[in-house]
Amino acid sequence: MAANHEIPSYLTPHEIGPWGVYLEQIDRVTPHLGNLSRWVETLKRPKRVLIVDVPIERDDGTIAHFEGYRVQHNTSRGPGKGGVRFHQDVTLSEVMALSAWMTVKNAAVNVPYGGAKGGIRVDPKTLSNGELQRMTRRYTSEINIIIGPNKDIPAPDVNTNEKIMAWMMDTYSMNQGSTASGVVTGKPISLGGSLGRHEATGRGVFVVGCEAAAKRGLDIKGARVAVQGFGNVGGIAARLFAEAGAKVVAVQDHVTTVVRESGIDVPALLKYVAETGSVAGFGGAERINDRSEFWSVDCDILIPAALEQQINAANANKIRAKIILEGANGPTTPEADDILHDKGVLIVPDVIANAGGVTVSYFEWVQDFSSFFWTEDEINQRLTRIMREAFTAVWQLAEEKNVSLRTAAFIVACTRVLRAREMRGLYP
Ligand SMILES: NC(=O)C1=CN([C@@H]2O[C@H](COP(=O)(O)OP(=O)(O)OC[C@H]3O[C@@H](n4cnc5c(N)ncnc54)[C@H](O)[C@@H]3O)[C@@H](O)[C@H]2O)C=CC1
Ligand SMILES: O=C(O)CCC(=O)C(=O)O
Repeated sequence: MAANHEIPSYLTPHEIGPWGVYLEQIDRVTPHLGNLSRWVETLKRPKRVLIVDVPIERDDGTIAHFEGYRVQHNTSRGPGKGGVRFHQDVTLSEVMALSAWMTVKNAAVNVPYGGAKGGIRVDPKTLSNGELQRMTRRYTSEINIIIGPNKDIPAPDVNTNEKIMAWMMDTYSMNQGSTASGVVTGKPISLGGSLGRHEATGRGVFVVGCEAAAKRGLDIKGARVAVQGFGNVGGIAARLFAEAGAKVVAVQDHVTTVVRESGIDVPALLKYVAETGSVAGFGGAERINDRSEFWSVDCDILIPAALEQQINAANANKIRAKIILEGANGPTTPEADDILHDKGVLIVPDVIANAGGVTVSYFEWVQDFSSFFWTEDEINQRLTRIMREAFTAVWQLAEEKNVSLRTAAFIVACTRVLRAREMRGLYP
């Protein structure tokens, strides 16, 4: 993959990883971009890449260093926007790809942002609360030079949450000398966070899931759902599907896979995970030892909501679902896309399916600027409308051009980004 691409010199070929997946997706959309394709190279190069050293003093007095990143992939349509991930496997390639998918996602649902993403290569479970706070604050200070309410606005992603966003907002504000609530979204409600943001990504997955199910003649009531990743996105999507009458028959997290043919009690599992940190040991389901068996679970809807490249050439053939809703970013490789397409599986791509989070982040940012806050009903209604409209536009284009929903979403988004790029011109 990506063998014919010019790889930035700061990535060695063996590190190409998720960035290679993204480049392949851009190759697939390029023939559909008409005259704008002369600008396509813009999408293959992140605008700005910042690598930072994040030193902290551990509780035992030793000094630890972590590698952090903030990548602004594109700002043609507005400030950079995208989450921050704390995970032991974070790489520059991954953060570059995640930032690029933010560019595409923000344009696909037409929120006025470019794309950015950040991360630290760290297993946050190995840090005390004090160490986590010191690391978050140091990282924020290091990336302070490129973030800001009008420049680049971080948000939560894997292993980050409202608490981390509060520390980031406070650190940035201390460095500025005044409270700047609009510098991050996904904050606690009492610090300018938005009602509905915590649930927004999972809710968006559910909304487009209902649209996709209707297109395929599948009744959500009684539908069998399997979810990989039971955190913010997967947990809330599972809850909403269960509330709508679906049966959640399998859940996999970073530790364990659990199944129950008659349907898992999702509220009980959410409570258990909140208390213990994992689905491991949950009494209300059966555990399967071979993790790879998760992919062959008999289900109608599969929701990957964990990490990238989980659905790949090695397991795509095993998948029995009719519909895949990409809660995660980049969960499906291009090879797997092709295999699943041949099997007739409908994939609602990440750049539409999980766009609910950034959509409500946009609402949060707007509310912070105006210091006027909306009700949860207003937020959910606006979110639902944007998600449905984006899904419908992409569905119609996919039918018209006889392409996958992913390629259709990329056509809509890349056209918006490159048109903006062209209109802005190049000369300083
Ligand atoms: N939080 C948000 O608003 C958004 C998140 N996303 C994407 O959704 C995905 C999940 O993010 P969050 O739910 O926020 O993270 P989270 O940290 O709340 O939850 C992550 C979940 O994935 C599981 N997991 C981690 N590694 C795994 C593995 N190897 N196999 C199976 N499960 C594994 C964890 O156990 C946990 O249940 C990521 O791809 C993220 O980029 C996308 C849009 C917005
Ligand atoms: O809410 C946001 O700004 C971005 C969330 C995010 O990181 C994502 O959509 O992948």
